Parts: sequence; C-alpha cells; structure tokens
Amino acid sequence: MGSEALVHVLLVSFPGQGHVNPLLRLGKRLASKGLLVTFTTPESIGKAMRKASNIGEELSPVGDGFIRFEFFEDGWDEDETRRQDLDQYLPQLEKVGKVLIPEMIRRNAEQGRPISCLINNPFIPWVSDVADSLGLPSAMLWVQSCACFTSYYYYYHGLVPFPSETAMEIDVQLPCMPLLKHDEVPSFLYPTTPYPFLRRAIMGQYKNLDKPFCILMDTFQELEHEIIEYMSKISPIKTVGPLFKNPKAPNATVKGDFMKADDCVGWLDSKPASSIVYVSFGSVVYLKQDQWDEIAYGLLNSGVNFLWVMKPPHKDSGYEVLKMPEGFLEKAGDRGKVVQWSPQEQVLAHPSVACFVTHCGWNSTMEALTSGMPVVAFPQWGDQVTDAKYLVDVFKVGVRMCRGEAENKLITRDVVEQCLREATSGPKAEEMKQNAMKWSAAAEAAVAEGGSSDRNIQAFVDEVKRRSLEVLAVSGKSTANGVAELGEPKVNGELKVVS
Ligand SMILES: O=c1ccn([C@@H]2O[C@H](COP(=O)(O)OP(=O)(O)O)[C@@H](O)[C@H]2O)c(=O)[nH]1
Ligand SMILES: O=C(O[C@@H]1O[C@H](CO)[C@@H](O)[C@H](O)[C@H]1O)c1ccc(O)c(O)c1
Repeated sequence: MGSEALVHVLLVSFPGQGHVNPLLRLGKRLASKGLLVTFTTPESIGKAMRKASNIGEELSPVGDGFIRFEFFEDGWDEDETRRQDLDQYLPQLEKVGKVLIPEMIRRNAEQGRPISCLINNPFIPWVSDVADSLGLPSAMLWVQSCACFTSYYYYYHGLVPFPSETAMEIDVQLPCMPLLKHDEVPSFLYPTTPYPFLRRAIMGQYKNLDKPFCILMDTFQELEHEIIEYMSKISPIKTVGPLFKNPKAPNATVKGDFMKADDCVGWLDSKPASSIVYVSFGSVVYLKQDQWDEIAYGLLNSGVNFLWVMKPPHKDSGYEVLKMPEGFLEKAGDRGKVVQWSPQEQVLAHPSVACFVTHCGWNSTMEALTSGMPVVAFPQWGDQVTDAKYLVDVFKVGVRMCRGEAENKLITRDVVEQCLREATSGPKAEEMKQNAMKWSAAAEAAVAEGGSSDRNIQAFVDEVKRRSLEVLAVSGKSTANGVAELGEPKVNGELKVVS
C-alpha cells in the first residue's frame, strides 16, 4: 500500500486480440519505466478479459509504475450481433468513442489522475482527433511490420502502382524492400478484397498520420533495418519491439486474453525435445472444413507430435463450427493434443516444440522470431501474406505452405506433410533453426537495457514526461483541453495504490 505521483497515459485499443496484446504489452513496458497507464477498450471485450485474464479493478504494479483498466460501453446491447460486422461496428465505435473517451479523460482529471497522452492502435484513427480536440499529445502504436506500414504509406500517397482492377497481377517494388509479388502485398489493398472496411480504417489512420507526435512500432531496428532507416526520415517512427519481452518486469501477470488458455504445458513437458509441431491460426482466421481435414491428415501422415489450437468461432460470426475428421483424435492418440486457446508465449518458448504452423499475424510472427522458432507459413489475408514473404525469403526461418486466401486453393494433405517434414528434419530445418536463434538473440538484445528498442522506449517516456509539463502549462491558462475547467490540473496526481 502506498501512494505515488506519476505521469498518466491513456491507451485506447481496437477490440481485437491481435491489437489488444501489443498495446497492452506496450502499456506494461511504459508502466515498468515509471508511468501510470490506463488501458481501455469496449466493455464487451473488457468482460471477456476480466473473465479470462488476471485483471481487476485495482491498480497493478509493473516495474516502476502501474497499470489499470477502465472499459467503455459501445452503446449496443450485450447480445447485439452487429459487433461481428466491422463495416457497422467501426463507425459505431467512432461515434460513441468520440463522446466517451473525452468523458473518461475528464473523470480521471477530476479524480486526480490527469491524462498527459493518448495512444491508440490502427483501425480506430479517431482517437488522434479526440486527443487533438482536447489539446493532448497522442501517439500511435503500429501493430504490424515496418514493411506493411511502408506498403500502406505508398498506397495512400499513390507513390507507386499497386494491383488494380485493370492490372491485378502487377508486382510492387518499394524502397529498401524485396519485390512483392501481387499476392504478397497486404491483401486489404487488393481491389477484390472482401474486407474493404479494413482498408478504409487503415487509410483513415494515414489521413491522420500528422496528428500523433510519434509512431511506435512493434518491430526492431535489427530486424527491418533498411526500411526502418528509410521510413524514419519520412515519418516519426520509433521501434519498440518485440513488445512481448519485458526484461524490466518479466513476471508481470497482467494479460489481455479474451479466452482462458487450456492447460497444455504438462503435456508439452511429457514429450521429447523438438518433437512437437504447434498449429495455430490466431484469433480471427477461420479455415473451411475441407482445408481443416487436409491439415489433420497431413499431421497424421507426417508422424509428428502436434498441439493444435481449434478456436470456436463467435456465435454471431456466421462461420461453420469445424469438426475433426472421423476417428482423427483416436488415430492421433497421445501424439496430438487439441485445445481451444493456448498460452502461446509459453508454447513457443517450450523446448519440446520444433516448429509453428502459423497464419503469420504480426504478433505470432514476432513471438516466433523472438522465441527462436522456425515456422510453416499459412497466411490468409491482410498483412499475413507480406509477413509470410518476409518469414520465408527475408528472415529465412520458414517454409511456405500457401500463398493466401485470394488464391482460393486447397492445400492437400501431401503438401502439408511435405512442409512439416521439411520444417522438422534435415538440413533446411537446421538452417531455419539457426536463423531463428539468431533473430531471437537480436530481439533479446533490442529490448535489453540500452538496446535499440529500450532506448526508443526511454526516449518516448522522456518525451511524454516533457510534454506533460506543456499540457499543464497550457491547461493552466486556458480551458481548451477540457481539463483546465476541472480546477487544478496536476501533472502528478495522487494515487492510491493497491499492491
Ligand atoms: O491459442 C492462441 C492463439 C493466439 N494467441 C495470441 O493471440 C495473438 C494473435 O495475434 P496475431 O497477430 O498473431 O493474429 P490475429 O489473432 O490478430 O490474427 C498473439 O499474441 C498470440 O500469442 C494465444 O495466446 N493463444
Ligand atoms: O486485423 C485483424 O487482426 C489481426 O491483427 C494483427 C495486427 O494488426 C495482424 O497482424 C493479423 O494479421 C490480423 O489478423 C482483425 C481483423 C478483423 C477483425 O474482426 C479483428 O477482430 C481483427
């Protein structure tokens, strides 16, 4: 128990697992450097997070600072099915968020915790408008690679031709990047994408790119060296990854999972070293039943042990509930384990795991690289197709199993089996493991004290502290940011700490 005086930042997250994880990890990193962090996202997700993860009402100590949660209502009934339709949900979030986030900021000031900076992740670019309208500094955490950031940047500004209705299959050459084949460009940019609302959301972020004073990125200097150097001259980017490693607070228990992870570590412990293939397609990708079946038979035929995540679809998603092929579990016996959600960080760090069949979401990509884990790339859409290109051809830690959903091709059990064999034994497997270990060491060094990402985080924290004094000076004189009206805005609020 005690009380502390800290600079306070508000983190506003898009309600997706692949967005909450990196922003929450950033929050823990900022807290460990001595800030007070409040993390917010809609209550519909807050409810799931409270149920599945170790978060409550109280302030949690992390390193030299603290993190707390406050959720906001999205204005829809609990059982509203339209939340699964981002075309409808994103505008709804913007409408309510533009009212409720300023209220949250005002409430915090009244309670002696004035907020000095807002940080959002992509898909909710209106957060920068909120910050602007209140005269508060803002930053954005880009939760994908710098290569994808660059692709969107060049598309937004029309700097090079991208696949279009009249020229679908053109390759794209961007500076300091390998040539991207048409199907290696982030697929939200294809004219035929089934997710145009996500392209709109990302473009909304680029329209607002002059508002954040800093663009933080969950990547690291040594991983994407040339493109980071290049883009740093154009945009105020700072690499702070891999965020899931936090050497200053390695034991912080605060997590943001939407589902409780099934216990599988005991099972992993029971298996020989490097004998298990871990299969997961993240939190949003759903495969069709025929593809699922082929993967199942490929796993059986390859003879490997496997841990397979089979996440049930949301009841309103419209996805069919997948089934394992008849007799599959019996045939696999103790060679295989199927779970609904895994403790992925622990799984990837486990010595029994040999490789990771992944959809190549950026979080999974960073987690695999940092854990020294070779991959079998099974991308579907968005940044995943670009990440797969990098994992296989640039980072050289992966074999490719498919090229993405747009190809509309069934990957047969023979191809699955062949890829699994290639990734788990023989010279290619060894080479990939060595490369992965090299990336793991570079990632650890980047986040260690004095490493490239650690220096960037420290510089960001120092800048937030410096700007918080400016916020105080301005708000002390005018009521423009809505905080000054509250009387005595303080940089350092008195906080009751429950530890
Ligand atoms: O069974 C699982 C599957 C995924 N994850 C985590 O969920 C996130 C997924 O993010 P990613 O960008 O890889 O994919 P998305 O789910 O956003 O498509 C990562 O941090 C994973 O570690 C997990 O903890 N358990
Ligand atoms: O884009 C969505 O989720 C994932 O985000 C990650 C970080 O941007 C990315 O690397 C990964 O490939 C994406 O799958 C997303 C899309 C739609 C939706 O309803 C979501 O909840 C998340």
